Amino acid sequence: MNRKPLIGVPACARMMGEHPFHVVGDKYVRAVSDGAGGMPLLIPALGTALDMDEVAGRLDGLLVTGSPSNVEPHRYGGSPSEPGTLHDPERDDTTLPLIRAALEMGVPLLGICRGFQELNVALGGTLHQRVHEVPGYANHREDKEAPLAVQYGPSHSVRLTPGGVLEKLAGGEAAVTVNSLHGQGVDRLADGLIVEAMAEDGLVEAVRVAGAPAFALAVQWHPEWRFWENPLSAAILRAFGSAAADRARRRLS
Ligand SMILES: N[C@@H](CCC(=O)NCCCC(=O)O)C(=O)O
Repeated sequence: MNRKPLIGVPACARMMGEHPFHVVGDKYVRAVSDGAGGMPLLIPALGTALDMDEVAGRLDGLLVTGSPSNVEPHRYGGSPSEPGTLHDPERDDTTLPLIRAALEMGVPLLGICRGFQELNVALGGTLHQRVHEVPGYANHREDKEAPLAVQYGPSHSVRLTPGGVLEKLAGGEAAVTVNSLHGQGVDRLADGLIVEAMAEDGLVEAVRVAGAPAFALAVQWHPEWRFWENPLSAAILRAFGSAAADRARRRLS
């Protein structure tokens, strides 16, 4: 039987009324099912209640999504956030160790936006908390008043690292235009991460994990958004799904 690879998608902790929920955006679920050809498995933000080696050991892939919340600054030695900043400690407690466990086991990994930032923090890197306030960097945030199609529409160009994974997936293109919905960004790049794309202002926009035995890529933009309309987005998800399928075949053989 040709089983679909099981791809974990960690949830965000979110209050709905007076009740706590674990939530994942629909576009990420469909990116896994339709873009990567996987079976999405939503992973609750239970943090240390989960044995991350046990969770990672059951996965064929791990997709770490975007989220409006910010990684808590104390996770990377950053200064306290501005009052009113949205955090999600339950998610941080889940994704940061799970990313490390997945990489240790060679589970294919795709990080998107917050997931890109979490990969950097999980491996010891740091973040700019308000990129737009750092001299030399542009404003990478979306206009929250604009329609979603505009928020997730083309925003700025990124240069692809020659010889990198993204350049190959982009058919040899030297640069592509991406969407941009983030106020935070990579400050100190973690050891073991290789830059795969950079914005015109020099902000790191994509990385891969050096020496990873399987697909291990993270991007600051949103390839899950209407991926079927964007050849690079579709190629990223296909490559991730193919790596997950390879692991499934090995794991179940
Ligand atoms: N909060 C972080 C990460 C931003 C992010 O992931 N935005 C997307 C949220 C909505 C979605 O999942 O599409 C930052 O501000 O840098």
